[in-house]
Amino acid sequence: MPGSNLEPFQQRAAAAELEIVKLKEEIKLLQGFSNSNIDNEELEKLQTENVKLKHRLAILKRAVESEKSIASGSSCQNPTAMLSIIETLYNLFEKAIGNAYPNLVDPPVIIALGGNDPKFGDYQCNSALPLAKLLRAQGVKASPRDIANNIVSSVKQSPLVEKLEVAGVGFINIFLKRDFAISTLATLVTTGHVPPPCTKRQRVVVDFSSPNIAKEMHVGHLRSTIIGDSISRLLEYLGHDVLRLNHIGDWGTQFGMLVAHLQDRFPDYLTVSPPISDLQEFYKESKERFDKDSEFKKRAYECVVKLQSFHPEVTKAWEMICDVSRKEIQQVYDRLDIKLIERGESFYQSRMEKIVKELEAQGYLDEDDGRKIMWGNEPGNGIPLTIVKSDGGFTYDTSDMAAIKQRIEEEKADWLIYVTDAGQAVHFQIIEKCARRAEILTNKHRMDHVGFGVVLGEDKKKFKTRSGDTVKLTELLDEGLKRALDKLKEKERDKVLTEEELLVAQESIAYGCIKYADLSHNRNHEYVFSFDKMLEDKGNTAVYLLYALTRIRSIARNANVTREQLRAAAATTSVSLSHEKEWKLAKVLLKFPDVLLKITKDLCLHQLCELCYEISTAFTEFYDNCWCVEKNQFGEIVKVNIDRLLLTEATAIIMEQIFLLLGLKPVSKM
Ligand SMILES: NC(=[NH2+])NCCC[C@H](N)C(=O)O
Repeated sequence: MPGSNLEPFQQRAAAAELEIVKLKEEIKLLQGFSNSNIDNEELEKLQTENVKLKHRLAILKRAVESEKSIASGSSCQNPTAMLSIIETLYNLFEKAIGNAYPNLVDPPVIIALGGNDPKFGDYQCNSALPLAKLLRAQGVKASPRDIANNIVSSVKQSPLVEKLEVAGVGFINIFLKRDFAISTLATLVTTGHVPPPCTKRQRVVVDFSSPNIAKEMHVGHLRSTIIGDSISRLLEYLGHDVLRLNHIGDWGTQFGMLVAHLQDRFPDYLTVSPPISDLQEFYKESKERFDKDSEFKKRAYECVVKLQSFHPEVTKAWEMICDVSRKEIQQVYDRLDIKLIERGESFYQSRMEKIVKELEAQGYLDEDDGRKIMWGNEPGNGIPLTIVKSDGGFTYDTSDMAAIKQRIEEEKADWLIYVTDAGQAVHFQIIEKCARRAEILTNKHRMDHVGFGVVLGEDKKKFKTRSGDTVKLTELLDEGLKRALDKLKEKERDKVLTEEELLVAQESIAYGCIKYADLSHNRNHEYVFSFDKMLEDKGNTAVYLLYALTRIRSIARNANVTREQLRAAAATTSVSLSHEKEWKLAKVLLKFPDVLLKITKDLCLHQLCELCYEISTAFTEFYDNCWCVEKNQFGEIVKVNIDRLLLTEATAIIMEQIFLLLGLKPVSKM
């Protein structure tokens, strides 16, 4: 509430807080009573009273929270923020149900999108049936239909709601107001962008990509990179403070043998940078020596010890090895426009030493055959973490325990997200359990493992080259570029676009289609990598959607109306929503904030791709039925319907925003 006087709110919040204290005391008193020997009838009465008081307490608490957030300004700062319809309706019906049935504790508030037939409303409230059950349990008989009617008469006026209708056995159909849609869409056109819905700002660490030095970065890491980047983009857009971390595997015993091998192969490595071009080959060579040559093996172990105590020459050799890999990885990030901070496992060396001591002192570590392990549940139940190996070394588990502590305590994270293949789900479950057990994580912290299925080739087998090797990502991107260019040439775009425009379109399509194909699939499933499929220009693909956006943008341009003119027109002309197809499109557009908020809950990005596709389909229906620009038989423009061009522009703005969140680059010509 910018500019308003906060005093009355603060006073109300203070009064409500006092009330809570009083109520708490009353509850305590009642609980005390229940232990003494008062008769059953009395007891029952007091218990019912208690339930009612608890309910009032919950309502008051919520009121205090909302007053507080208004007073501190932490709720919506932005008066033009795009409203979440589901959330707004939820609040509206929560109040109505609370008023209609004040004796029910936490009654169910169920708001859903309406079905395909607009006759049955745009949204629905389906609370009446479960409410009837709850009431029956309390000995109150009421039909769901009566309950629905009762709720309807308690719903306050809202700028969102045109009308409510009770249907069937007790569904409440909710019809949206067009004026609300008109003003929302007008704001988009005037400001030129989509103001994000309001959310509470949090510090979020997103751990993604995280390839391993000396092993090839493979398609699994590409999936993690694409999904992690898009999640970060979405959370940043919503106003969160996001730390994007690349937890690369740059530590561990294998580096001992790599360093030892480097010292042998390139004795002057301290002065001349070693010309390693293929780190995989180099890894193979050193592994072979490690397995065969016991003298070498001994030296490799010595190197590990030196590395972990930061011996300067060994550290230098290690850095050189990491650099080879880093350059290759960076190329992939640059091409895909991925930004993230490298903070590999090595960063946590001293913190691992520290946390091991702490966990041990706090009695969390158990001895097991020379290892030190930590259980997430009670001992013997499930799988434990290996915190220290029998040779005294640390493990992947140790580094993740040190990392989680660093992220919570030093980075002050509220929310931790890890994006890896689904195979690591159990690892992260145990890490979370152990971190909660050790009270590193508390109930105010959220942790999510964002898992994903394996990438398959078109033969439905694990994605590999013909010769069975891992596919090099740079080569994969090169192929994408070539295929995208072929596609553009097939459509004879090379004849229309300038060389520069063609290049921009080529890159946008190539990288866009790789990202979109990944993001548009439910991440929990395995997915088939197929250039043929992702480059199709029909259906839910990046190519189709990028084309759709350029086409939408060209409508106004071809009528000689600029974006600036549209922006100015939005102040005086209303967006046209009178035609059924216009209204249908508008309602799809208005779902944008709800889809975003849903994704912050389940972190499944394919829902955003589905919305984008739904928008483009609804747009096509609108465009086929409603003239934006009218022409005579000579093809000359006779009338420009600005009110419809405004709807066109609002559609383009939202689609563009979705592309940005998915990491796609919209192009003006294709
Ligand atoms: N904190 C983490 N464990 N992040 C994920 C690391 C992924 C690991 N380097 C891998 O390639 O599978």
